[in-house]
Amino acid sequence: MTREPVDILIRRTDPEVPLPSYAHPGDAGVDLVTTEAAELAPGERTLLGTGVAIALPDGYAAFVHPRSGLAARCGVTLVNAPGTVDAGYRGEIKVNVVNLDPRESVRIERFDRIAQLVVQQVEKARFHEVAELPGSARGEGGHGSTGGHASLGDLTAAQGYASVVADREGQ
Ligand SMILES: O=c1ccn([C@H]2C[C@H](O)[C@@H](COP(=O)(O)OP(=O)(O)OP(=O)(O)O)O2)c(=O)[nH]1
Repeated sequence: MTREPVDILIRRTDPEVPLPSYAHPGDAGVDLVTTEAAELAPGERTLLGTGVAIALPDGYAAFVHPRSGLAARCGVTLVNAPGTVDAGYRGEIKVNVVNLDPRESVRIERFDRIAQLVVQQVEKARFHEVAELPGSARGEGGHGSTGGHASLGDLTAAQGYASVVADREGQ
């Protein structure tokens, strides 16, 4: 079943920025561009403007996600992925990019597509404090409880590198 798109008011804080649009009918995100050029040394990060501000309806949020092509080609991702744009936020959407490539600097030009925005409905929760939570199959197990990650520290020290073998064995 196809749902009607949600209408979102958008204001360009930079009049030359293209309006975001879905590249393909099934896409989850619209690309965001940067209004500023930047050069990032390995490990360097910077906050870039996108030239757009939106007014999301109540009950929605938008999430700023990395672009996989940029990550695979240049090692560029987002420090706070995914960034959360609250329904009440009216400022320019900003993107906190980081160059994770260990050797190469990355040059970003004005209007390069640096991230994508995914609009989603979000639930509002009401929290009820209890002394005991109801039981579940997982219980309190987490952080590698299904894959032997408890010994990862020892393995790393012995081999000089981290391995996912312990995780594979747990599958
Ligand atoms: O990648 C992002 C993440 C956030 N924001 C904007 C929209 C969001 O509504 C606001 C606040 O974000 P968040 O709540 O994540 O930041 P905070 O550090 O908790 O700040 P605050 O104390 O203002 O909530 O900043 C962006 O423009 N880009």
